[in-house]
Amino acid sequence: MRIGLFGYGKMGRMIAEIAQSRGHKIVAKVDVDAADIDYASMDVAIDFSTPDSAFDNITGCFENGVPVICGTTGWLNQYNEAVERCNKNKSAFIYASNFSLGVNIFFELNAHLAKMMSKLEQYKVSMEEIHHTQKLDAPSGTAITLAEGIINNTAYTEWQLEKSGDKIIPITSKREGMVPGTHSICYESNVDSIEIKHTAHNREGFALGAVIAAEWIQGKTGVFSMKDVLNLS
Ligand SMILES: NC(=O)C1=CN([C@@H]2O[C@H](COP(=O)(O)OP(=O)(O)OC[C@H]3O[C@@H](n4cnc5c(N)ncnc54)[C@H](O)[C@@H]3O)[C@@H](O)[C@H]2O)C=CC1
Ligand SMILES: O=C(O)C1=N[C@H](C(=O)O)C[C@H](O)C1
Repeated sequence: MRIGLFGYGKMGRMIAEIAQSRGHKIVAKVDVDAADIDYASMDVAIDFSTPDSAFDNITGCFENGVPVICGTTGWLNQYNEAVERCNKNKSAFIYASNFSLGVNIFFELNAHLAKMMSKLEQYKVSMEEIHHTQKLDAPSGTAITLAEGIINNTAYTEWQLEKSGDKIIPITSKREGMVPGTHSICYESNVDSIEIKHTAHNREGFALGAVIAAEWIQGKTGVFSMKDVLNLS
């Protein structure tokens, strides 16, 4: 597979390493201020860039017939428009806030736990995410997906950073050192608490998941998710 990387930072470099180890070729590294982009050389684009640049990178690929795997977070106010552009150009697209197998299992666990806890009014939920100090967005994309998993299965209606309320899921975002990504969800009552937690030890799981998604999307048209790729639930 010939891969074009959009964003050649921490994730772009890790993806290049893993893709090459699986026999793929990196044909383009498109980073800030890229000049001519040779879309024709790419079977697929993998975007791990910035919240401000992801949408233009993605839609540029759709317009040039290149399917896209996107892991960039913090641009989702434009997600629906990206989906429209993908469909209009008969292209293919996967966005995931987190490509790791472990977190995708954690998403399922979170939804299942939320369903059970929805019947127990004595428990209040809260969430914490911890990432490295270079991270641009807060809360993390993964925390937002987890909050959506709770909202879809309980009476909670929204999430807020550092703000609680009857129907609000409070999210605390911490930025510390080099932390690759830690997410925990806590249900607290007067007598006990139940906590689930995912800790990434490095970035390999995210990068491998993105490459697997790129392999999976070959020859497909439409908008998919990691649930489709991993055949979960
Ligand atoms: N979905 C997932 O599994 C994961 C998502 N992420 C997300 O991926 C994104 C990138 O993360 P990192 O690699 O850690 O960040 P990074 O800051 O190390 O790399 C981002 C790169 O994008 C480049 N860039 C800036 N403008 C650009 C443009 N117009 N076109 C292309 N590239 C441009 C920057 O120069 C930089 O090299 C973030 O949004 C992060 O939240 C990170 C890890 C896992
Ligand atoms: O910026 C990061 O590093 C990460 N971003 C993603 C997110 O916002 O959830 C995924 C992972 O947690 C690492």
